[in-house]
Amino acid sequence: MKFEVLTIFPEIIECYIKHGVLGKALNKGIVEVKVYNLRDFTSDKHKKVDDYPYGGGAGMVMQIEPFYNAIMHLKADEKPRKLVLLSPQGRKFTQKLAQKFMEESKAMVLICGRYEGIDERVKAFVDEEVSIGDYVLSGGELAALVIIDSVVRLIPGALGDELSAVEDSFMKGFLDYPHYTRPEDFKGMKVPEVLLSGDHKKIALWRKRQALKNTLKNRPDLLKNLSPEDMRILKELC
Ligand SMILES: COC(=O)c1ccnc(N)c1
Repeated sequence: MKFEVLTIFPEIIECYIKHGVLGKALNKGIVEVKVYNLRDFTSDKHKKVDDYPYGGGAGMVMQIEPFYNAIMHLKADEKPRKLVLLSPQGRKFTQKLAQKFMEESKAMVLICGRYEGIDERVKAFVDEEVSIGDYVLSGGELAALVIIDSVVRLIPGALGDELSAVEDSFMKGFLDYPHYTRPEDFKGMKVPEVLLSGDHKKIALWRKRQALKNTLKNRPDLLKNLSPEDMRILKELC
């Protein structure tokens, strides 16, 4: 899978992708990330990317020209790619959308805005607008990294052979179960006995109960299409 990121701060992306799962996936060749500086697609000597808003108002607006020039440059190879604008006005990014992107897109262009926003006419050249949550950021770069990270983790082979339970549970519609590791007793804070029992059936049931309990407490909105078994467990918790 290939990600092409349009930004005025390439170093934000380049620094993050070197580490952890993403770094390993890059080294394995499972994913490719190319970062383009929008300033390289300007036509003035000051490499200007923004200007004052028509109609007045605070702040600056990013101009369409650098985005247009960068998008046309990428499209010159005529390869299919999904163009995604990161913005607070977009549709909500979820684990399910991460899975859809991983399954459907061989290449994604992640377009990062800054300042007070970008010229509305840029949207004529994108496939969709995506938000990572109900808040405003100083730039789309963090959102681009969230999308790259969560999509890459889903690519077969990216996580080695241990697919994280987190993706699995989110895909099933509830939060993750609690995790513990050594020591067994830290200043009197003990690991739950069941996890030391070696009884895998009991452990699986305990983890499911804890996951449903966490979800009921923090994200009841996720509890929609539970299986009859999960519903039975949930009813016991209420
Ligand atoms: C400038 O971009 C943002 O503020 C942004 C992008 C994606 N999701 C958000 N919630 C905010």
